[in-house]
Amino acid sequence: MSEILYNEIPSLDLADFTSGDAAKKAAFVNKLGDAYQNIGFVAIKNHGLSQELQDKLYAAIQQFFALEDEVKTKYEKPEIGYQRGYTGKGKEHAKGRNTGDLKEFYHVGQDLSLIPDTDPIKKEYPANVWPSEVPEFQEVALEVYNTIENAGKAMLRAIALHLELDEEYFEDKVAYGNSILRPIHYFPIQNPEEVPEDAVRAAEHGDINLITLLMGASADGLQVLRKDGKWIPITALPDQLVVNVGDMLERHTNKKLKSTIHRVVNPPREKMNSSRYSIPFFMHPRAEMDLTCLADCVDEQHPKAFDDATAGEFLEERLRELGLRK
Ligand SMILES: O=C(O)CCC(=O)C(=O)O
Ligand SMILES: [Fe+2]
Repeated sequence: MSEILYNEIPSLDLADFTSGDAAKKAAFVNKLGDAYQNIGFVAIKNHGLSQELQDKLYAAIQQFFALEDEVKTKYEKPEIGYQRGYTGKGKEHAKGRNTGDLKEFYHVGQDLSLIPDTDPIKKEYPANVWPSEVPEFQEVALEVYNTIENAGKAMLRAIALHLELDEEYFEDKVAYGNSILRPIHYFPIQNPEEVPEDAVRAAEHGDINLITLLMGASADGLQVLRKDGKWIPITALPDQLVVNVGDMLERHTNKKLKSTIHRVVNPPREKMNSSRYSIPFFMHPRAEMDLTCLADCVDEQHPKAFDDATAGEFLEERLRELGLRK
Protein backbone atom coordinates (compact mmCIF):
# COMPACT_ATOMS: atom_id res chain seq x y z
CA MET A 1 0.00 0.00 0.00
CA SER A 2 1.50 3.30 -1.13
CA GLU A 3 1.36 6.44 1.00
CA ILE A 4 -0.31 9.14 -1.05
CA LEU A 5 -0.68 12.82 -0.10
CA TYR A 6 -3.44 14.15 -2.33
CA ASN A 7 -3.67 17.90 -3.11
CA GLU A 8 -7.31 17.45 -3.92
CA ILE A 9 -9.68 14.56 -3.49
CA PRO A 10 -9.62 12.05 -6.37
CA SER A 11 -12.42 12.20 -8.95
CA LEU A 12 -13.97 8.93 -10.12
CA ASP A 13 -16.65 7.96 -12.63
CA LEU A 14 -19.22 5.61 -11.08
CA ALA A 15 -20.17 4.51 -14.61
CA ASP A 16 -16.75 2.80 -14.79
CA PHE A 17 -17.94 0.53 -11.99
CA THR A 18 -21.47 -0.08 -13.22
CA SER A 19 -21.03 -0.23 -17.03
CA GLY A 20 -20.10 -3.92 -17.25
CA ASP A 21 -16.53 -3.39 -18.53
CA ALA A 22 -14.40 -5.63 -16.28
CA ALA A 23 -11.16 -3.68 -16.73
CA LYS A 24 -12.82 -0.33 -15.96
CA LYS A 25 -14.57 -1.85 -12.98
CA ALA A 26 -11.30 -3.20 -11.54
CA ALA A 27 -9.58 0.16 -12.12
CA PHE A 28 -12.41 1.94 -10.28
CA VAL A 29 -12.06 -0.41 -7.30
CA ASN A 30 -8.28 0.15 -7.20
CA LYS A 31 -8.51 3.93 -7.31
CA LEU A 32 -11.27 3.95 -4.73
CA GLY A 33 -9.22 1.69 -2.44
CA ASP A 34 -6.15 3.95 -2.72
CA ALA A 35 -8.26 7.00 -1.95
CA TYR A 36 -10.08 5.43 1.00
CA GLN A 37 -6.88 4.05 2.54
CA ASN A 38 -5.28 7.50 2.33
CA ILE A 39 -7.67 10.46 2.43
CA GLY A 40 -11.03 8.75 2.93
CA PHE A 41 -12.78 10.99 0.36
CA VAL A 42 -13.56 10.84 -3.37
CA ALA A 43 -15.84 12.79 -5.73
CA ILE A 44 -17.93 10.74 -8.16
CA LYS A 45 -19.91 11.58 -11.28
CA ASN A 46 -22.62 9.55 -13.02
CA HIS A 47 -24.27 8.83 -9.68
CA GLY A 48 -27.82 8.95 -11.07
CA LEU A 49 -28.97 12.13 -9.33
CA SER A 50 -30.06 14.67 -11.97
CA GLN A 51 -29.30 18.38 -11.67
CA GLU A 52 -33.03 19.05 -11.99
CA LEU A 53 -33.84 16.94 -8.94
CA GLN A 54 -31.03 18.54 -6.93
CA ASP A 55 -32.30 22.01 -7.88
CA LYS A 56 -35.83 21.07 -6.79
CA LEU A 57 -34.61 19.88 -3.40
CA TYR A 58 -32.49 23.00 -2.89
CA ALA A 59 -35.50 25.18 -3.76
CA ALA A 60 -37.71 23.31 -1.27
CA ILE A 61 -35.25 23.47 1.63
CA GLN A 62 -34.49 27.13 1.04
CA GLN A 63 -38.21 27.78 1.32
CA PHE A 64 -38.39 25.78 4.55
CA PHE A 65 -35.37 27.35 6.25
CA ALA A 66 -36.66 30.83 5.32
CA LEU A 67 -39.67 30.27 7.63
CA GLU A 68 -39.76 31.91 11.06
CA ASP A 69 -38.00 29.96 13.83
CA GLU A 70 -41.35 29.59 15.67
CA VAL A 71 -42.79 27.81 12.65
CA LYS A 72 -39.79 25.54 12.16
CA THR A 73 -39.68 24.42 15.79
CA LYS A 74 -43.14 22.83 15.28
CA TYR A 75 -41.21 20.14 13.41
CA GLU A 76 -38.66 19.44 16.17
CA LYS A 77 -38.74 15.97 17.79
CA PRO A 78 -36.37 15.93 20.80
CA GLU A 79 -38.14 12.80 22.08
CA ILE A 80 -36.63 10.78 19.20
CA GLY A 81 -33.23 12.44 19.42
CA TYR A 82 -34.13 14.73 16.49
CA GLN A 83 -33.78 11.76 14.14
CA ARG A 84 -36.65 13.04 11.98
CA GLY A 85 -37.77 16.59 11.23
CA TYR A 86 -36.11 19.86 12.16
CA THR A 87 -33.16 20.57 14.48
CA GLY A 88 -32.81 24.19 15.53
CA LYS A 89 -29.84 26.54 15.41
CA GLY A 90 -26.86 25.61 17.58
CA LYS A 91 -28.38 22.39 18.97
CA GLU A 92 -25.72 20.03 17.64
CA HIS A 93 -22.08 20.26 18.58
CA ALA A 94 -19.18 18.11 17.39
CA LYS A 95 -18.01 15.28 19.65
CA GLY A 96 -15.76 16.65 22.40
CA ARG A 97 -17.10 20.22 22.15
CA ASN A 98 -19.79 22.27 23.90
CA THR A 99 -20.21 25.19 21.53
CA GLY A 100 -23.01 24.45 19.05
CA ASP A 101 -22.38 24.58 15.32
CA LEU A 102 -23.77 27.58 13.38
CA LYS A 103 -26.34 25.50 11.49
CA GLU A 104 -29.90 24.23 11.44
CA PHE A 105 -30.99 21.10 9.58
CA TYR A 106 -33.77 18.69 8.71
CA HIS A 107 -33.70 14.86 8.91
CA VAL A 108 -35.44 12.61 6.41
CA GLY A 109 -35.38 8.83 6.97
CA GLN A 110 -36.65 5.73 5.16
CA ASP A 111 -40.04 6.01 3.49
CA LEU A 112 -41.90 3.54 5.72
CA SER A 113 -44.41 2.78 2.97
CA LEU A 114 -41.63 1.06 0.98
CA ILE A 115 -40.64 -1.35 3.79
CA PRO A 116 -42.45 -4.71 3.67
CA ASP A 117 -44.72 -5.38 6.67
CA THR A 118 -42.84 -8.65 7.23
CA ASP A 119 -39.61 -6.78 8.04
CA PRO A 120 -39.49 -6.13 11.83
CA ILE A 121 -37.36 -3.01 11.25
CA LYS A 122 -40.45 -1.21 9.98
CA LYS A 123 -41.64 -0.79 13.58
CA GLU A 124 -38.28 0.55 14.78
CA TYR A 125 -38.17 3.64 12.59
CA PRO A 126 -40.02 6.83 13.44
CA ALA A 127 -42.26 8.18 10.69
CA ASN A 128 -40.99 11.08 8.63
CA VAL A 129 -42.14 14.58 9.51
CA TRP A 130 -43.26 16.87 6.67
CA PRO A 131 -43.73 20.64 6.82
CA SER A 132 -47.19 21.67 5.59
CA GLU A 133 -45.72 25.05 4.56
CA VAL A 134 -43.62 23.37 1.81
CA PRO A 135 -45.82 20.59 0.36
CA GLU A 136 -43.43 19.62 -2.47
CA PHE A 137 -40.62 18.84 -0.01
CA GLN A 138 -41.89 15.30 0.74
CA GLU A 139 -41.92 13.93 -2.79
CA VAL A 140 -38.64 15.55 -3.83
CA ALA A 141 -36.80 14.55 -0.64
CA LEU A 142 -37.91 10.91 -0.87
CA GLU A 143 -36.89 10.69 -4.52
CA VAL A 144 -33.46 12.13 -3.70
CA TYR A 145 -33.21 9.75 -0.73
CA ASN A 146 -33.84 6.68 -2.88
CA THR A 147 -31.57 7.83 -5.71
CA ILE A 148 -28.62 8.55 -3.41
CA GLU A 149 -29.24 5.32 -1.51
CA ASN A 150 -28.82 3.41 -4.77
CA ALA A 151 -25.58 5.23 -5.57
CA GLY A 152 -24.41 4.38 -2.04
CA LYS A 153 -25.18 0.70 -2.58
CA ALA A 154 -23.00 0.73 -5.72
CA MET A 155 -20.17 2.40 -3.76
CA LEU A 156 -20.48 -0.27 -1.06
CA ARG A 157 -20.20 -3.01 -3.70
CA ALA A 158 -16.94 -1.42 -4.87
CA ILE A 159 -15.75 -1.10 -1.26
CA ALA A 160 -16.58 -4.79 -0.64
CA LEU A 161 -14.47 -5.82 -3.65
CA HIS A 162 -11.57 -3.67 -2.45
CA LEU A 163 -11.78 -5.46 0.92
CA GLU A 164 -11.82 -8.81 -0.93
CA LEU A 165 -15.27 -9.55 0.41
CA ASP A 166 -18.18 -10.84 -1.59
CA GLU A 167 -19.46 -8.00 -3.81
CA GLU A 168 -22.88 -8.33 -2.14
CA TYR A 169 -21.44 -8.25 1.40
CA PHE A 170 -23.16 -5.00 2.47
CA GLU A 171 -26.38 -5.60 0.54
CA ASP A 172 -28.51 -7.20 3.29
CA LYS A 173 -26.87 -5.00 5.95
CA VAL A 174 -28.05 -1.78 4.30
CA ALA A 175 -31.42 -3.06 3.02
CA TYR A 176 -33.91 -0.60 4.59
CA GLY A 177 -30.98 0.74 6.59
CA ASN A 178 -31.17 3.62 9.05
CA SER A 179 -29.84 6.20 6.56
CA ILE A 180 -30.60 9.87 6.88
CA LEU A 181 -30.82 12.66 4.32
CA ARG A 182 -29.86 15.89 6.09
CA PRO A 183 -30.39 19.21 4.28
CA ILE A 184 -28.35 21.80 6.23
CA HIS A 185 -28.65 25.58 6.40
CA TYR A 186 -25.61 27.45 7.69
CA PHE A 187 -27.54 30.57 8.58
CA PRO A 188 -26.39 34.17 8.04
CA ILE A 189 -24.85 35.93 11.01
CA GLN A 190 -25.65 39.64 10.97
CA ASN A 191 -23.46 40.48 13.92
CA PRO A 192 -20.41 38.19 14.37
CA GLU A 193 -19.84 39.69 17.86
CA GLU A 194 -23.00 38.00 19.08
CA VAL A 195 -21.91 34.39 18.51
CA PRO A 196 -19.44 32.56 20.78
CA GLU A 197 -15.88 33.24 19.71
CA ASP A 198 -15.18 29.60 18.94
CA ALA A 199 -18.44 28.95 17.06
CA VAL A 200 -18.02 27.59 13.54
CA ARG A 201 -20.35 26.36 10.81
CA ALA A 202 -19.31 22.76 11.44
CA ALA A 203 -16.51 21.97 13.87
CA GLU A 204 -14.06 19.26 12.87
CA HIS A 205 -15.54 15.78 13.08
CA GLY A 206 -15.71 12.32 11.54
CA ASP A 207 -19.09 11.11 10.27
CA ILE A 208 -20.75 8.36 12.32
CA ASN A 209 -22.16 6.21 9.52
CA LEU A 210 -20.70 3.74 6.94
CA ILE A 211 -20.31 6.26 4.09
CA THR A 212 -21.57 9.80 3.44
CA LEU A 213 -22.70 11.01 0.01
CA LEU A 214 -22.75 14.80 -0.20
CA MET A 215 -24.46 16.89 -2.86
CA GLY A 216 -22.51 19.92 -4.09
CA ALA A 217 -22.82 22.76 -1.58
CA SER A 218 -23.95 26.29 -2.37
CA ALA A 219 -20.66 27.81 -1.19
CA ASP A 220 -17.06 26.98 -0.24
CA GLY A 221 -16.02 26.05 3.25
CA LEU A 222 -15.67 22.27 3.45
CA GLN A 223 -12.13 21.13 4.25
CA VAL A 224 -10.58 17.73 4.98
CA LEU A 225 -7.61 17.09 7.26
CA ARG A 226 -4.82 15.39 5.34
CA LYS A 227 -2.62 13.05 7.36
CA ASP A 228 0.31 15.50 7.28
CA GLY A 229 -1.94 17.96 9.15
CA LYS A 230 -2.79 20.20 6.17
CA TRP A 231 -6.45 21.19 5.60
CA ILE A 232 -7.46 20.56 1.97
CA PRO A 233 -10.46 22.54 0.63
CA ILE A 234 -13.07 20.47 -1.18
CA THR A 235 -14.89 21.95 -4.12
CA ALA A 236 -17.13 19.39 -5.79
CA LEU A 237 -18.12 20.14 -9.39
CA PRO A 238 -21.88 20.58 -9.92
CA ASP A 239 -22.21 17.06 -11.37
CA GLN A 240 -20.32 15.35 -8.54
CA LEU A 241 -21.20 13.76 -5.22
CA VAL A 242 -18.50 13.73 -2.56
CA VAL A 243 -18.39 10.28 -0.96
CA ASN A 244 -16.43 9.69 2.25
CA VAL A 245 -15.79 6.89 4.71
CA GLY A 246 -17.53 7.21 8.09
CA ASP A 247 -16.56 5.93 11.53
CA MET A 248 -18.63 2.73 11.26
CA LEU A 249 -16.69 1.62 8.17
CA GLU A 250 -13.40 2.66 9.76
CA ARG A 251 -14.24 0.50 12.80
CA HIS A 252 -15.36 -2.47 10.77
CA THR A 253 -12.14 -2.36 8.71
CA ASN A 254 -9.94 -1.73 11.78
CA LYS A 255 -8.77 1.62 10.30
CA LYS A 256 -7.79 0.16 6.92
CA LEU A 257 -10.33 2.60 5.44
CA LYS A 258 -10.00 6.09 6.90
CA SER A 259 -12.82 8.16 8.37
CA THR A 260 -11.12 11.48 7.74
CA ILE A 261 -11.74 14.49 9.95
CA HIS A 262 -13.41 17.36 8.12
CA ARG A 263 -15.04 20.70 8.95
CA VAL A 264 -16.91 23.63 7.46
CA VAL A 265 -15.10 26.91 8.15
CA ASN A 266 -16.76 30.29 8.57
CA PRO A 267 -16.61 32.67 5.64
CA PRO A 268 -14.61 35.90 5.99
CA ARG A 269 -16.33 38.38 8.37
CA GLU A 270 -17.79 40.49 5.58
CA LYS A 271 -19.54 37.41 4.20
CA MET A 272 -20.82 36.08 7.54
CA ASN A 273 -24.28 37.46 6.70
CA SER A 274 -24.71 35.04 3.79
CA SER A 275 -26.29 31.57 3.86
CA ARG A 276 -24.64 28.30 2.91
CA TYR A 277 -26.68 25.18 2.11
CA SER A 278 -25.47 21.59 1.78
CA ILE A 279 -27.20 18.21 1.64
CA PRO A 280 -25.39 15.13 3.00
CA PHE A 281 -26.84 11.61 2.93
CA PHE A 282 -25.55 9.59 5.88
CA MET A 283 -25.67 5.95 4.82
CA HIS A 284 -26.32 3.76 7.84
CA PRO A 285 -26.79 0.00 7.99
CA ARG A 286 -29.59 -1.69 9.89
CA ALA A 287 -29.08 -1.32 13.66
CA GLU A 288 -28.23 -5.02 14.04
CA MET A 289 -25.13 -4.88 11.80
CA ASP A 290 -22.13 -6.21 13.69
CA LEU A 291 -19.28 -3.68 13.41
CA THR A 292 -16.68 -6.04 14.91
CA CYS A 293 -13.35 -5.58 13.09
CA LEU A 294 -13.13 -7.90 10.07
CA ALA A 295 -10.69 -10.74 10.81
CA ASP A 296 -8.75 -10.01 7.59
CA CYS A 297 -8.11 -6.43 8.77
CA VAL A 298 -6.44 -7.52 12.03
CA ASP A 299 -2.81 -8.70 12.19
CA GLU A 300 0.39 -8.04 14.13
CA GLN A 301 0.98 -4.64 12.46
CA HIS A 302 -2.70 -3.75 12.87
CA PRO A 303 -3.89 -4.94 16.29
CA LYS A 304 -7.62 -4.77 16.88
CA ALA A 305 -8.31 -1.11 17.67
CA PHE A 306 -12.01 -1.16 18.59
CA ASP A 307 -14.34 -2.96 20.95
CA ASP A 308 -17.12 -4.98 19.37
CA ALA A 309 -20.41 -3.13 18.90
CA THR A 310 -23.47 -3.21 16.72
CA ALA A 311 -24.33 -0.23 14.53
CA GLY A 312 -27.30 0.55 16.79
CA GLU A 313 -25.18 0.63 19.95
CA PHE A 314 -22.52 2.79 18.33
CA LEU A 315 -25.11 5.26 16.99
CA GLU A 316 -26.75 5.71 20.41
CA GLU A 317 -23.38 6.47 22.00
CA ARG A 318 -22.54 9.05 19.35
CA LEU A 319 -25.93 10.80 19.45
CA ARG A 320 -25.39 11.39 23.18
CA GLU A 321 -21.93 12.80 22.47
CA LEU A 322 -23.40 15.21 19.90
CA GLY A 323 -25.96 16.61 22.32
CA LEU A 324 -28.92 15.21 20.38
CA ARG A 325 -29.80 12.44 22.85
CA LYS A 326 -30.11 12.82 26.62
O1 LIG B 1 -21.79 21.08 4.77
C1 LIG B 1 -20.91 20.34 4.32
O2 LIG B 1 -20.33 20.61 3.26
C2 LIG B 1 -20.48 19.10 5.07
C3 LIG B 1 -21.30 18.82 6.29
C4 LIG B 1 -20.79 17.68 7.12
O3 LIG B 1 -19.63 17.36 7.13
C5 LIG B 1 -21.73 16.91 7.95
O4 LIG B 1 -22.89 17.34 8.10
O5 LIG B 1 -21.34 15.85 8.47
FE1 LIG C 1 -19.43 15.43 8.07
